[in-house]
Amino acid sequence: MNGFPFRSVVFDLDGTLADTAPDLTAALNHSLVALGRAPIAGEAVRHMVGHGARALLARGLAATGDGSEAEVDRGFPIFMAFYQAHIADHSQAFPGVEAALAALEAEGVALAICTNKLEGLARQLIAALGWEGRFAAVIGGDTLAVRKPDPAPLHAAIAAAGGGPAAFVGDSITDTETARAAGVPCVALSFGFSDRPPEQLGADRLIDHWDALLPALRALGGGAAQG
Ligand SMILES: O=C(O)COP(=O)(O)O
Ligand SMILES: [Mg+2]
Repeated sequence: MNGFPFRSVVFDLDGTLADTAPDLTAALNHSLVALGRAPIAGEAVRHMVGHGARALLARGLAATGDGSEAEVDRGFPIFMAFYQAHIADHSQAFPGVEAALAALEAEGVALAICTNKLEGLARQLIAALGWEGRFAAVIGGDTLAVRKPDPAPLHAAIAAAGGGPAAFVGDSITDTETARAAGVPCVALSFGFSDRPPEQLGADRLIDHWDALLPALRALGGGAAQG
Protein backbone atom coordinates (compact mmCIF):
# COMPACT_ATOMS: atom_id res chain seq x y z
CA MET A 1 0.00 0.00 0.00
CA ASN A 2 1.44 3.36 -0.95
CA GLY A 3 1.07 6.49 1.16
CA PHE A 4 -1.77 7.81 -0.93
CA PRO A 5 -5.21 7.17 0.57
CA PHE A 6 -6.82 5.88 -2.65
CA ARG A 7 -5.76 2.98 -4.80
CA SER A 8 -8.04 3.92 -7.69
CA VAL A 9 -9.59 7.17 -8.82
CA VAL A 10 -12.48 7.18 -11.28
CA PHE A 11 -13.32 10.20 -13.43
CA ASP A 12 -16.37 11.45 -15.23
CA LEU A 13 -15.50 12.55 -18.79
CA ASP A 14 -17.62 15.41 -20.18
CA GLY A 15 -17.23 18.54 -18.09
CA THR A 16 -14.70 16.84 -15.82
CA LEU A 17 -11.63 15.58 -17.70
CA ALA A 18 -12.46 17.47 -20.87
CA ASP A 19 -14.35 20.54 -21.97
CA THR A 20 -16.35 18.90 -24.72
CA ALA A 21 -19.08 21.54 -24.85
CA PRO A 22 -18.01 23.23 -28.12
CA ASP A 23 -18.13 20.01 -30.16
CA LEU A 24 -21.32 18.78 -28.47
CA THR A 25 -22.89 22.19 -29.16
CA ALA A 26 -21.83 22.07 -32.81
CA ALA A 27 -23.24 18.54 -33.23
CA LEU A 28 -26.50 19.42 -31.49
CA ASN A 29 -26.99 22.59 -33.52
CA HIS A 30 -26.13 20.82 -36.76
CA SER A 31 -28.88 18.30 -35.92
CA LEU A 32 -31.39 20.94 -34.85
CA VAL A 33 -30.89 22.97 -38.01
CA ALA A 34 -31.15 19.81 -40.14
CA LEU A 35 -34.56 19.21 -38.52
CA GLY A 36 -35.65 22.78 -39.20
CA ARG A 37 -35.07 24.04 -35.66
CA ALA A 38 -33.28 27.09 -34.35
CA PRO A 39 -29.80 26.57 -32.89
CA ILE A 40 -29.19 26.90 -29.14
CA ALA A 41 -26.51 29.05 -27.47
CA GLY A 42 -23.49 27.14 -26.25
CA GLU A 43 -23.88 28.27 -22.65
CA ALA A 44 -27.34 26.64 -22.52
CA VAL A 45 -26.09 23.45 -24.18
CA ARG A 46 -23.37 23.01 -21.52
CA HIS A 47 -26.04 22.45 -18.90
CA MET A 48 -27.85 19.86 -21.04
CA VAL A 49 -24.85 17.48 -21.08
CA GLY A 50 -24.39 14.58 -18.69
CA HIS A 51 -26.99 11.97 -19.57
CA GLY A 52 -25.63 10.83 -22.91
CA ALA A 53 -26.01 11.87 -26.55
CA ARG A 54 -29.67 10.85 -26.90
CA ALA A 55 -30.65 12.80 -23.81
CA LEU A 56 -28.76 15.85 -25.05
CA LEU A 57 -30.60 15.67 -28.37
CA ALA A 58 -33.94 15.14 -26.59
CA ARG A 59 -33.33 18.20 -24.42
CA GLY A 60 -32.32 20.27 -27.44
CA LEU A 61 -35.40 19.20 -29.38
CA ALA A 62 -37.70 19.86 -26.41
CA ALA A 63 -36.18 23.34 -26.01
CA THR A 64 -36.91 24.19 -29.66
CA GLY A 65 -40.30 22.51 -30.19
CA ASP A 66 -41.36 18.88 -30.50
CA GLY A 67 -39.19 16.72 -28.24
CA SER A 68 -41.00 13.45 -28.94
CA GLU A 69 -39.22 10.10 -29.21
CA ALA A 70 -40.00 10.09 -32.94
CA GLU A 71 -38.12 13.37 -33.38
CA VAL A 72 -35.21 12.07 -31.30
CA ASP A 73 -35.13 8.93 -33.48
CA ARG A 74 -35.04 11.14 -36.56
CA GLY A 75 -32.26 13.36 -35.25
CA PHE A 76 -30.05 10.76 -33.60
CA PRO A 77 -28.29 9.43 -36.72
CA ILE A 78 -27.69 13.02 -37.84
CA PHE A 79 -26.19 13.89 -34.46
CA MET A 80 -24.01 10.77 -34.32
CA ALA A 81 -22.62 11.14 -37.84
CA PHE A 82 -21.63 14.75 -37.21
CA TYR A 83 -20.30 14.23 -33.69
CA GLN A 84 -18.17 11.21 -34.64
CA ALA A 85 -16.61 13.25 -37.44
CA HIS A 86 -15.94 16.27 -35.18
CA ILE A 87 -15.59 14.76 -31.71
CA ALA A 88 -12.37 16.56 -30.84
CA ASP A 89 -12.27 19.55 -33.19
CA HIS A 90 -12.34 21.89 -30.19
CA SER A 91 -12.62 19.58 -27.15
CA GLN A 92 -9.65 19.66 -24.84
CA ALA A 93 -8.54 18.64 -21.40
CA PHE A 94 -9.22 21.23 -18.70
CA PRO A 95 -6.09 23.07 -17.48
CA GLY A 96 -4.13 20.99 -14.98
CA VAL A 97 -5.60 17.62 -15.98
CA GLU A 98 -2.37 16.22 -17.38
CA ALA A 99 -0.33 17.17 -14.32
CA ALA A 100 -2.93 15.75 -11.93
CA LEU A 101 -3.21 12.44 -13.81
CA ALA A 102 0.58 12.14 -13.90
CA ALA A 103 0.83 12.89 -10.18
CA LEU A 104 -1.77 10.20 -9.39
CA GLU A 105 0.08 7.72 -11.60
CA ALA A 106 3.30 8.59 -9.78
CA GLU A 107 1.49 7.66 -6.54
CA GLY A 108 0.67 4.28 -8.06
CA VAL A 109 -3.03 5.10 -8.35
CA ALA A 110 -5.04 3.32 -11.08
CA LEU A 111 -7.20 5.62 -13.22
CA ALA A 112 -10.59 4.80 -14.74
CA ILE A 113 -13.47 6.57 -16.45
CA CYS A 114 -17.18 6.30 -15.67
CA THR A 115 -19.21 8.40 -18.10
CA ASN A 116 -22.72 8.45 -19.50
CA LYS A 117 -21.22 9.07 -22.93
CA LEU A 118 -21.69 6.06 -25.20
CA GLU A 119 -18.61 3.89 -24.69
CA GLY A 120 -17.63 4.04 -28.36
CA LEU A 121 -17.73 7.85 -28.36
CA ALA A 122 -15.85 7.96 -25.06
CA ARG A 123 -13.08 5.74 -26.44
CA GLN A 124 -12.91 7.81 -29.63
CA LEU A 125 -12.55 11.01 -27.59
CA ILE A 126 -9.98 9.48 -25.25
CA ALA A 127 -7.86 8.43 -28.22
CA ALA A 128 -8.18 11.87 -29.83
CA LEU A 129 -6.99 13.49 -26.58
CA GLY A 130 -3.95 11.20 -26.53
CA TRP A 131 -5.09 9.14 -23.54
CA GLU A 132 -5.36 5.71 -25.14
CA GLY A 133 -4.19 3.01 -22.71
CA ARG A 134 -4.06 5.46 -19.81
CA PHE A 135 -7.27 4.37 -18.12
CA ALA A 136 -7.69 0.89 -16.68
CA ALA A 137 -11.38 0.98 -17.57
CA VAL A 138 -13.78 3.04 -19.64
CA ILE A 139 -17.35 2.40 -18.55
CA GLY A 140 -19.80 4.26 -20.81
CA GLY A 141 -23.52 4.88 -20.69
CA ASP A 142 -24.19 1.74 -22.73
CA THR A 143 -21.49 -0.54 -21.28
CA LEU A 144 -23.88 -2.02 -18.72
CA ALA A 145 -27.66 -2.32 -18.72
CA VAL A 146 -27.79 0.67 -16.32
CA ARG A 147 -25.94 3.98 -16.25
CA LYS A 148 -25.19 6.73 -13.74
CA PRO A 149 -26.75 7.60 -11.28
CA ASP A 150 -27.05 3.83 -10.81
CA PRO A 151 -23.96 2.86 -8.79
CA ALA A 152 -23.21 -0.25 -10.92
CA PRO A 153 -21.07 1.51 -13.57
CA LEU A 154 -18.94 3.13 -10.86
CA HIS A 155 -18.53 -0.19 -9.05
CA ALA A 156 -17.53 -1.78 -12.38
CA ALA A 157 -14.96 0.94 -13.07
CA ILE A 158 -13.43 0.55 -9.61
CA ALA A 159 -13.30 -3.24 -9.93
CA ALA A 160 -11.66 -3.00 -13.37
CA ALA A 161 -9.11 -0.57 -11.94
CA GLY A 162 -8.10 -3.14 -9.34
CA GLY A 163 -10.46 -2.24 -6.51
CA GLY A 164 -10.66 0.33 -3.72
CA PRO A 165 -10.17 2.33 -1.69
CA ALA A 166 -11.53 4.49 -4.48
CA ALA A 167 -12.76 8.02 -5.09
CA PHE A 168 -14.89 9.50 -7.86
CA VAL A 169 -14.34 12.88 -9.53
CA GLY A 170 -17.21 14.48 -11.43
CA ASP A 171 -19.04 17.68 -12.32
CA SER A 172 -22.76 16.98 -12.04
CA ILE A 173 -25.51 15.98 -9.65
CA THR A 174 -25.58 12.67 -11.52
CA ASP A 175 -21.99 12.08 -10.44
CA THR A 176 -22.49 12.97 -6.78
CA GLU A 177 -25.67 10.83 -6.62
CA THR A 178 -23.78 7.94 -8.24
CA ALA A 179 -20.97 8.23 -5.71
CA ARG A 180 -23.37 8.41 -2.79
CA ALA A 181 -25.31 5.37 -4.04
CA ALA A 182 -22.01 3.50 -4.45
CA GLY A 183 -20.68 4.54 -1.03
CA VAL A 184 -17.65 6.15 -2.67
CA PRO A 185 -16.24 9.56 -1.68
CA CYS A 186 -16.69 12.23 -4.33
CA VAL A 187 -14.82 15.33 -5.42
CA ALA A 188 -16.77 17.75 -7.64
CA LEU A 189 -15.35 20.40 -9.94
CA SER A 190 -16.93 23.85 -9.78
CA PHE A 191 -16.26 24.63 -13.46
CA GLY A 192 -17.96 21.73 -15.27
CA PHE A 193 -21.37 21.51 -16.93
CA SER A 194 -23.53 21.40 -13.79
CA ASP A 195 -27.05 22.74 -14.21
CA ARG A 196 -27.08 23.90 -10.58
CA PRO A 197 -24.67 25.85 -8.36
CA PRO A 198 -21.71 23.56 -7.58
CA GLU A 199 -22.12 24.11 -3.82
CA GLN A 200 -25.46 22.31 -4.15
CA LEU A 201 -23.98 19.14 -5.65
CA GLY A 202 -23.41 17.59 -2.25
CA ALA A 203 -19.82 16.53 -3.00
CA ASP A 204 -17.43 15.64 -0.18
CA ARG A 205 -14.98 18.19 -1.60
CA LEU A 206 -15.45 20.91 -4.20
CA ILE A 207 -12.43 22.15 -6.16
CA ASP A 208 -12.02 25.16 -8.44
CA HIS A 209 -9.01 23.89 -10.40
CA TRP A 210 -7.43 20.54 -11.22
CA ASP A 211 -4.34 21.64 -9.29
CA ALA A 212 -6.42 21.22 -6.13
CA LEU A 213 -7.35 17.57 -6.81
CA LEU A 214 -4.53 15.74 -5.04
CA PRO A 215 -4.70 17.88 -1.89
CA ALA A 216 -8.50 17.36 -1.87
CA LEU A 217 -8.12 13.59 -2.22
CA ARG A 218 -5.49 13.50 0.52
CA ALA A 219 -7.77 15.53 2.81
CA LEU A 220 -10.66 13.22 1.99
CA GLY A 221 -8.65 10.20 3.05
CA GLY A 222 -9.46 6.58 2.31
CA GLY A 223 -11.53 5.75 5.36
CA ALA A 224 -14.96 5.62 3.75
CA ALA A 225 -13.76 4.45 0.36
CA GLN A 226 -14.66 0.88 -0.35
CA GLY A 227 -15.00 -0.08 -3.97
O1 LIG B 1 -23.81 13.43 -21.60
C1 LIG B 1 -22.81 12.82 -21.98
O2 LIG B 1 -22.53 12.66 -23.18
C2 LIG B 1 -21.88 12.19 -20.95
O3 LIG B 1 -21.61 13.02 -19.89
P1 LIG B 1 -20.61 12.60 -18.68
O4 LIG B 1 -19.26 12.24 -19.29
O5 LIG B 1 -20.57 13.87 -17.91
O6 LIG B 1 -21.25 11.46 -17.97
MG1 LIG C 1 -19.95 15.31 -16.65
